[in-house]
Amino acid sequence: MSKHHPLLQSFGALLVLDADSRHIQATSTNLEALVGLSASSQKITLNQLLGKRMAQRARRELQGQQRLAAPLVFNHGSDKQARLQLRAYRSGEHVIMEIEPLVIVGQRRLLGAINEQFIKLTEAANQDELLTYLVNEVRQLTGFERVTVCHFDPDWHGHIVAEAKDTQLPTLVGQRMAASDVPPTLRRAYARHPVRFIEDANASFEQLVPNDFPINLDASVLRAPAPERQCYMESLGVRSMLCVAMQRDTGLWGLLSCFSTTPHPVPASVRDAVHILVQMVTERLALLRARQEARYLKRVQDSLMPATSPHQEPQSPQQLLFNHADTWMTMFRAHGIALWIAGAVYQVGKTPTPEAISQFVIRLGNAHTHSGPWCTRRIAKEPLTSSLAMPEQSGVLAVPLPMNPAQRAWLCFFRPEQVEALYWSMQPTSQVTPSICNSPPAAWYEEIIGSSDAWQRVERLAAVKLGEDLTLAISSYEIGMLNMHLENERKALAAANQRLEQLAHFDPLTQVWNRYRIEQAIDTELVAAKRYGAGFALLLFDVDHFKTINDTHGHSLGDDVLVALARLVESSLRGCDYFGRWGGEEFVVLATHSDLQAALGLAERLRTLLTTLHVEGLKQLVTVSIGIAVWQSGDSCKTLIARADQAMYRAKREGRDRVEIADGEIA
Ligand SMILES: Nc1nc2c(ncn2[C@@H]2O[C@H](COP(=O)(O)OP(=O)(O)OP(=O)(O)O)[C@@H](O)[C@H]2O)c(=O)[nH]1
Repeated sequence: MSKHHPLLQSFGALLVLDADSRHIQATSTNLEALVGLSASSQKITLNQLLGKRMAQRARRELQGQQRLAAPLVFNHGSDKQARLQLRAYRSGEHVIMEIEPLVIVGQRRLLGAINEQFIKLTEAANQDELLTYLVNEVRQLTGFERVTVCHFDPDWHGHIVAEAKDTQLPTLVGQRMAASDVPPTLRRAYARHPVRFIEDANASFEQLVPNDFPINLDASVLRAPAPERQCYMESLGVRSMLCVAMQRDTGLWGLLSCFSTTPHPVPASVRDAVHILVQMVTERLALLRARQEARYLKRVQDSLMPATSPHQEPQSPQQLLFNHADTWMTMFRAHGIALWIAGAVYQVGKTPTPEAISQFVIRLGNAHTHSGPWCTRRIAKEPLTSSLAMPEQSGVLAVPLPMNPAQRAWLCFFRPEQVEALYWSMQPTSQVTPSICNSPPAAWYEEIIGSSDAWQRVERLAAVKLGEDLTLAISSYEIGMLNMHLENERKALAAANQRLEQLAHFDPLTQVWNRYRIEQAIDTELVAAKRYGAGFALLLFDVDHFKTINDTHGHSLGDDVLVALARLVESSLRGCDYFGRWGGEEFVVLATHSDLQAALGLAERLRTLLTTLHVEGLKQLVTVSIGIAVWQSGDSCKTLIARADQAMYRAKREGRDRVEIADGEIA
């Protein structure tokens, strides 16, 4: 509810009616001039004003509706020559009707222009082309001296991004409008009523009669500019202005503004056409933006693709950062990147010290518990970062990596200070002196310091996605490391087992079976012999005078003799015979499927063979004494060995270098 008596522009007349649109309760002072009726007349009815049929139609179409779907056109005057159009909407308990003379600008031309523009719009490949089409077409439709598009940044400063103008006017493209030019109240008003038209800011305005009638005229196209708006227009040297809000789902994206230094009538149909065009462009802009963002997101995601591929060797967090940092710095317009994982800091480019980064993420961890990104473009002013030593940094974007819920990891992008040189719009400068500007404001150029480039929504989104992918890559590396560790452990275990097996079954000096293993083999043969009657023989032999060899040539050469003997015997045996060291200089041959004759043959062959043994440095002949025991039913390992041992000692006693058969076994 306006506190002041509402003032109205005079390009149309305004009526306030009751909720049923039956009784006119207030009118603008120019109603008489427009439709030839006395404004002071409280007796006038809607029927008289519109004619009975039109009044009924207006009432019918408004029933249950907030506003008339489309303007109604009617003839008026004694000769019915005056053609007027009527718009109506509800304001609280009242109905407001606005009547404007119908100016025929050619409906077809307007529709044609919009159609044509629509085709051009769909052809526009980028924002610049799109907005250039818009301002040119709007200027052609309206005839304003200057048409601009101003885009708002996150701080609500405006930036002139497109313009169509009279050739003699200097350009304003690239200049700024202070956020105060479009204060929050005005922004909210644009959200509700996207079109604002002021035909002449200096005109004398109409009043409502009675002027104390309580009514909110915010939605009226006729409402006069507020005094501060008038001052603003005056400071710009502007008398007429048409502004259309460019609303996006995220809020007010920008403003299409048309200016004229002289009063500039714009018929309602043209204003509508401009509004439609602006809506079409805004939607198209959203589409272009969405495509651009999708491409950007894909590029960011693809940047880590090889590292997340299963065919790629997993890289450590440090390698991942070093390999991709250049690409990411370009994509995120950052001059440094840090990766903080469980207290370890990896850095590339210009970043704060590891200590400052650690302090920062610890504070973040406490203050910022949700999983989204955190950013600032003013490190020095932000409470969370202001006391941290972060020289050379103005902006930081930190993304938590969903690695370990107990201790989050962070990916941080750092941006330097970006001194912004701002040329404020409509300000006179030596180079830029718009002719529609009269009064010179004090400051026209400004440098914004202490802040970095803003972190765009899509950049924050991309950083989160990158964080997720990076987490995957790091996890796959950690799993790889764990697997490698397990594999090494497994190999070490297998090697240890092999060593144990070797120790358990083999003699460490000669590498032939040890006593334990040969006993196992004898036991196996005993079982087979018992079950299938497959006889076998045991040859136990001992090196003759081995002590002399040791004493004469040393223990080491004695060892060499034992090893050489083992190799020679091993190489001369059948694949089905077993051979092992019984202990000291005693050896056992287990001859499977052998009777006494075969065992004797083998023993003689071995005895003779061993006399040929050659060992470097050994001057004497190596001979062995061999005892033979052939399996007999009821034998155990012990009895068999004992018989062979007894035979071997007989061979020793009988003079050595000979073969003896155990007692009771006849050759
Ligand atoms: N170099 C070396 N000597 C060993 C090894 N095991 C046992 N000996 C030695 O072999 C010798 C065996 O000596 P004796 O038992 O007296 O028998 P011998 O000298 O061979 O005489 P006869 O068997 O009666 O012909 C001892 O001196 C042992 O120390 C070994 O692994 N390496």
